[in-house]
Amino acid sequence: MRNAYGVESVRAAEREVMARGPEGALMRRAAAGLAAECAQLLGKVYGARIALLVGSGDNGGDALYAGAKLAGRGAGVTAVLLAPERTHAGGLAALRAAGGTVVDGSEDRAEGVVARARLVVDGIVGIGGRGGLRERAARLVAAVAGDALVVAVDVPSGVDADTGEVHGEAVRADVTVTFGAYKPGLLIDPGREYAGAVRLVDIGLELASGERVLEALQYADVAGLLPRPSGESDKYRRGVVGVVAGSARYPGAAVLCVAGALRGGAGAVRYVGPAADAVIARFPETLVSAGPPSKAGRVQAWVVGPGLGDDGERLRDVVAADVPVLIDADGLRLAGEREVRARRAPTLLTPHAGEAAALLGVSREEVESARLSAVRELAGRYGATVLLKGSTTLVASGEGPVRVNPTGTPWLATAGSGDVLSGLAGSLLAAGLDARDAGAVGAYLHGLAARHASSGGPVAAQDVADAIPAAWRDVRRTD
Ligand SMILES: NC(=O)C1=CN([C@@H]2O[C@H](COP(=O)(O)OP(=O)(O)OC[C@H]3O[C@@H](n4cnc5c(N)ncnc54)[C@H](O)[C@@H]3O)[C@@H](O)[C@H]2O)[C@@H](O)CC1
Ligand SMILES: [K+]
Repeated sequence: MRNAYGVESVRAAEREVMARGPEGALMRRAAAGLAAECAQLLGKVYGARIALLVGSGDNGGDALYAGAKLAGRGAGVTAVLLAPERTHAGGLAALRAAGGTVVDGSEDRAEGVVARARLVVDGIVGIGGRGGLRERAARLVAAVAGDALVVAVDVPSGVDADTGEVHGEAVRADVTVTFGAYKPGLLIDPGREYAGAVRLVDIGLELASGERVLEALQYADVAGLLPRPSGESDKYRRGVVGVVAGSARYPGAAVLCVAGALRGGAGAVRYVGPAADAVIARFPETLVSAGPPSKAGRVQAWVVGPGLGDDGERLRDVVAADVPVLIDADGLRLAGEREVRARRAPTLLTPHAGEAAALLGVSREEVESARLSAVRELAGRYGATVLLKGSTTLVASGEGPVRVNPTGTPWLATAGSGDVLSGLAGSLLAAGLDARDAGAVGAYLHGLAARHASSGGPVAAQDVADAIPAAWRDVRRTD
């Protein structure tokens, strides 16, 4: 599991280490890790032109000490000071002693220094930052050459470390070297995109795992959660997932949802609705019926919503069931907050940003710029588990850390891919996973399947469904 911790927890852990250890030890460790990463990126340190953007806090101190190390190895290092009178004194002295030079960020030549650098180190602000870059910092960042390497210290300046929100301008890094623990803002868009590749440097902080606010499943975690049929499993014991989706006019959503459900580990898929002919033509193994879902026979979980149109009756019938229910697409519009809250069995809602925005009564942009608060807010309002789809898919329940999916790919933004995900996650629910696990494992496999299917090119939703077994095998191999 990859865990991320909030700024308050990191600061508390830092205080504990500082109380025990010698003054400045943490910053030296951080700077050593940062310098090593910069050296590796550069390949050849000797003679390399490096600019440090140095703010008023300890983030600038890290940059200065790392700069001193690189200057000691023959790099030409210049520190550009954004708050000269409040610069970290020890770091500045170390840089000067190692042969580095210093310019005031308000001098005209500062932009030229930045523009000529092969590597730019962003030590403007770290976890103490508030809001976007201020004007002078933004101007200097804009001067960075297109082919220069940008390394952010701890977090890209301008990115909120706790949430990934970006209010105004922020540094776009190739690599972010973060200290002691991952911060949520490095794993959630838009912050994640600004961070580039994230490298974690161990500086000896001890963080209690109970304090994590965000977690990302890794291969081994997913492998441990995948349902495994035993020798005695028959199709009913493995779970039956019911799919209520599609319409006679738009059967595609039903077909794609069933395609996902068939690959999700349940023993059988029951389709209920008017697109039965299309479903059977494509997947003859599906059990189909046309009446109301409550009369269709026993299932261990329902998926309702993709392509459902305005069929509120079937939606209500499913929501009244006493088994886990996944609600997606049109179902989200039709399901009332009160009905969902009143359910006793688990509910998993799977909106994309637009659908989440409609449920929250805000704009899509607001959801996309503050994904963490949006997913938490929805989970709270509906008393349900919520999977917010997008460039970084998040899964939140009322309690426990939010899960962030690490396997997404932009190619997944394709028509019908959400229908495949809802079938897949619903199937995992039927196989016995709880709503959080079903959502997170479903998103993980779905992203991995898309990568398999795509190999760098466009994919269709059906390709994603077809690649799920390969993704599943991939994960299993690490078992
Ligand atoms: N907490 C830890 O465990 C460790 C922290 N270290 C470093 O220390 C950093 C935190 O240091 P600080 O607490 O001094 O805080 P920062 O260096 O992140 O920044 C705080 C300063 O920036 C100013 N500021 C806030 N927002 C600004 C903005 N948008 N534009 C310009 N200035 C702004 C504040 O007024 C304050 O003076 C970490 O990010 C990390 O780089 C490391 O040295 C080692 C360990
Ligand atoms: K920074």
